[in-house]
Amino acid sequence: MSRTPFIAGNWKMNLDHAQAVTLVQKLAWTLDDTNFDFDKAEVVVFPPFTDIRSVQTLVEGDKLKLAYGGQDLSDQDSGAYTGDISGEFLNKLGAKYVLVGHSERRTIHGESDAVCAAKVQAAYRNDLVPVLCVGEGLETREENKHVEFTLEQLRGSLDGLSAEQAETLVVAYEPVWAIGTGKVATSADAQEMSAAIRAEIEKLYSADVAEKVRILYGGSVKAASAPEIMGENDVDGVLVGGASLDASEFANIARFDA
Ligand SMILES: O=C[C@H](O)COP(=O)(O)O
Repeated sequence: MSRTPFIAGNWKMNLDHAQAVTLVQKLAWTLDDTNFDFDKAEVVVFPPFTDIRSVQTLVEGDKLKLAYGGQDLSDQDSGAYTGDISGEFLNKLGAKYVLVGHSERRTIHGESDAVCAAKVQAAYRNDLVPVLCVGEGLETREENKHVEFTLEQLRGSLDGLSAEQAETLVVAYEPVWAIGTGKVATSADAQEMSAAIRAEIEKLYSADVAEKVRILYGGSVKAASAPEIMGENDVDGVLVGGASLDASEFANIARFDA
């Protein structure tokens, strides 16, 4: 595979800053113990905002090869937006990536595709790579409209994105019905949607851009299911929720090809 696999752990609203340090240390030791080759896969954690400074201190102090990012960002860079976090702040803390449009943001906080598109732009303005999340709910899947629904979300959330920006984009396909439920989409489901997303990106930009974009699958991924999912042609990584809170389970997911 020419695209570097991307193994992402989204901690959601779990772990305070002290627990974050413990988890990152354990993750780094576990990967080191197994001589994990960081050139073969990128391992990225997405802690809550209040943990990021502690994670940065540890990663920089111990020269860890782990990357980290924010779980969300404002579409604005500064100003009277109480409670929001700017991409500038994340960048200043050494964050490399930021999740945009996670289904929990889209459903709980009502984020529309237009809001996600503005956040994608805010990420690029601040030298952060967005990990744009898309995916359908159970009803849409049962109506067999999951591909058209997800591609519409993708187009809406990429509105205004240039080809140059798109080259570094990461997209995460997360069927909402498989998140935190223990129901994993089959690897064939993950491949079907990842191929459709790649084809859509080719239509919107070019074959060259589509070849570079990394596409992740997310939804109840565990160490046992990761190898089969990662074996699919168009799946370049996984976005892991619950299982990323356990250092050895997450390390084993990162070692999917061991
Ligand atoms: O961001 C991660 C996804 O929402 C998946 O979460 P999960 O692995 O707990 O199902």
